Amino acid sequence: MIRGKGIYKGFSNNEVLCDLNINVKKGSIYGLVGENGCGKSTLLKILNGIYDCDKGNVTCCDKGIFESPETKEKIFFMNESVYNFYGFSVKAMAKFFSTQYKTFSWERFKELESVFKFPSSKKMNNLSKGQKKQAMFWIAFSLKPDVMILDEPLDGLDPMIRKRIKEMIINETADREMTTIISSHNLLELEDLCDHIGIIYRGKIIIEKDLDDLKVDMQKIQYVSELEDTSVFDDDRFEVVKHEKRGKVKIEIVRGYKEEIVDVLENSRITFYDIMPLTLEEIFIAELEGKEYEYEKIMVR
Ligand SMILES: Nc1ncnc2c1ncn2[C@@H]1O[C@H](COP(=O)(O)OP(=O)(O)OP(=O)(O)O)[C@@H](O)[C@H]1O
Repeated sequence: MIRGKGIYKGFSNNEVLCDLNINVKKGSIYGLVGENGCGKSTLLKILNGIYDCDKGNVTCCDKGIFESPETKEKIFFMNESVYNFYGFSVKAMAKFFSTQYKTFSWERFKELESVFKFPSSKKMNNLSKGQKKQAMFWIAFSLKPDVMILDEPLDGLDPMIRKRIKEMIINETADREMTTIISSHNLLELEDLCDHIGIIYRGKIIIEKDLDDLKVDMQKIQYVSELEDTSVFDDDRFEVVKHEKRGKVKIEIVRGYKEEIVDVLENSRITFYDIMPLTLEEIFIAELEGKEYEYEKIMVR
């Protein structure tokens, strides 16, 4: 659905994105993660056609985005610019967006009054920070876009409305195959919502995978072993990406397939083991710490 190939983007002498590739499938909910300043917002602005890239190719349904107003009309983008609609009431904002998007539905806007519990006559500057974001979601769900691009959208919203908005995204995905790209630092939240994850590091997407596949080749294990300091996975077939010791218990995150790992555990002198679920946060930290380590090794040579 949305494809970016060989994207380069910089500001003055600061090269932010460098030969970045991204592939977002129709009907998926794609979580974009990465450290502060790694270029998530810049990429989202390129995918929405606000920025053109310096080099590379970005398409939505095989049509260029930056140069195509019809393609831009399929995409709704939400970031902190909600604060630009200062003197507008929610209804006036809806009127503005209804002129920009043919798909805008006033019927849907009316239905959503029961979700967003403030009148549409309220002016944006009289709403709280969280309510301003809610007003933008009210508009977003009324205009039924093919693609929603959301830059840290759930921060500052209360738990009830966050849950409701996540349900609405999931329903729109199931009902009409809406595609969503969402950036956030709240990995727990993304884990609940997304089916695909892209990790940006040093200008590139270093990992782009189905969330379940991301967990297939990495395992978290706790075990009690007679070996004092060495890991039972001290073997070329595996990479121990995290090692922690609590008394006699070792907790390790190991890159490798579950069957091979169980085989090692079953055939080692250990008194107990347990394979535990990995969180997205643990995978993210393990992958990025590994990359930092590789990078430092290159830099000190
Ligand atoms: N309009 C701009 N002019 C100059 N530099 C910019 C501009 N926008 C972004 N940058 C720079 O590009 C880099 C990436 O910024 P970006 O906002 O895309 O990162 P981010 O991953 O979204 O960060 P965060 O997680 O902190 O929100 C930063 O070094 C930032 O200073």
